[in-house]
Amino acid sequence: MKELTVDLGERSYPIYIGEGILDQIGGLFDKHGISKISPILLVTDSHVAEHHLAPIMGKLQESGYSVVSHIVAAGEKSKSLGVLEDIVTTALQAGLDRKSTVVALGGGVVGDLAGFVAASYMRGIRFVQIPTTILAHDSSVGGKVAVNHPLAKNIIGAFHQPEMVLYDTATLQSLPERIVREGLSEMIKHGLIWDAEFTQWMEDNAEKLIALDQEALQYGLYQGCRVKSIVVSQDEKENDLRAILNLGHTIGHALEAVANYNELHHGEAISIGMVGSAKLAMKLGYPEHIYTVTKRILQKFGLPTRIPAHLDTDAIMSAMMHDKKFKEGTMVFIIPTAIGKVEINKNVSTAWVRDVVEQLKQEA
Ligand SMILES: NC(=O)c1ccc[n+]([C@@H]2O[C@H](COP(=O)([O-])OP(=O)(O)OC[C@H]3O[C@@H](n4cnc5c(N)ncnc54)[C@H](O)[C@@H]3O)[C@@H](O)[C@H]2O)c1
Ligand SMILES: O=C(O)C(=O)C[C@@H](O)[C@H](O)[C@H](O)COP(=O)(O)O
Ligand SMILES: [Zn+2]
Repeated sequence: MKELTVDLGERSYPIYIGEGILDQIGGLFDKHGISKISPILLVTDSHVAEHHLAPIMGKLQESGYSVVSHIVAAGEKSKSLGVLEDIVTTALQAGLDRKSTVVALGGGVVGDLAGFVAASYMRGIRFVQIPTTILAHDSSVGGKVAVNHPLAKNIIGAFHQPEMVLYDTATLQSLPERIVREGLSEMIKHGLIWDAEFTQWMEDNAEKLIALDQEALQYGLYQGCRVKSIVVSQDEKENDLRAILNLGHTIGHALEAVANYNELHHGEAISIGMVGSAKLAMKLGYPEHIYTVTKRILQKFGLPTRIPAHLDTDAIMSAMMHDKKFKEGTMVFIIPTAIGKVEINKNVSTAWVRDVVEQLKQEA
């Protein structure tokens, strides 16, 4: 089992990564002082429940924990206030109190949603992340929890750090290939913002990663979590540096909202957004090879690099105005300045962004 620490003073926590580590869930919960008296609420989605819920419930019960589960419909649409209210109803009916823990078993949707339940229930209770997608190496670390509004992604949320992240890479074997690929998009992002060597390693190991080779997967997840932890440890609440984790997200989030949260998966939208950021970099005078390499890697992973032509440019532009980096009338973009390096740039004009959106609709 590999272990990393998200270093946040009294809110520090470990990320455990390994194949089969959920067999030790009872012991790990004991080690972290999860209450055996107050009920645990385990939130998951319909797909994950089918594959992974029963064994985890069984292990926790065997170890003396009292657990209730709440299963939401799989998919981004469950990140909503309506579903949040349903989960709180289950929590109240099950008698969760301030010593209870919420467990998020699933991908980023379940992690963000259950995390926001934990952040808001009785003004905040403990929670544990059990990520089951590759993308969730990103979402389970760092404490951003939220639900969506029809007009804007992640607009109702909080910062609420988990007690621990239990990443059992055996759970990833049941992932559909499209979800494997979209998850790798955020891993590529971690390379592009921080680590040129890791980016090259990903390109060289694309086939192994897509085939879910355990050794490659564990190394990739470890490196992705490492980058995320370093950044979050330096700027937990996104006052400055943490914004770099948003590479590709200003365009990406707008695409998800305009596509009604069902046509593009998050990692796919971010893939297109990262190509857009590389195009903006060229407009700012940075070398073309950043764009060429970014696009080449994303395409090697079978990720989309063009905006579906039917998505309306005006709607995309207006959705971008809800970006949380947009403050005091200034658009802020994360711009790659080299492979493995980015800057937080306030000098990108709306006209350039519109031009890039139009270009991305024609992209090969
Ligand atoms: N909080 C953060 O820092 C952060 C970071 C990145 C992304 N996100 C959010 O994460 C979400 C995307 O996460 P995601 O891509 O994991 O999506 P997801 O949670 O919807 O999972 C994708 C699909 O895979 C299925 N699935 C999950 N695990 C499975 C498994 N082991 N076997 C079979 N099927 C499985 C799910 O049911 C779903 O259909 C977005 O809402 C995004 O905004 C948050
Ligand atoms: O953790 C962060 O910070 C990120 O930006 C990670 C992103 O991959 C993630 O999609 C995050 O939810 C976006 O945050 P938001 O503040 O733009 O909603
Ligand atoms: Zn993201």
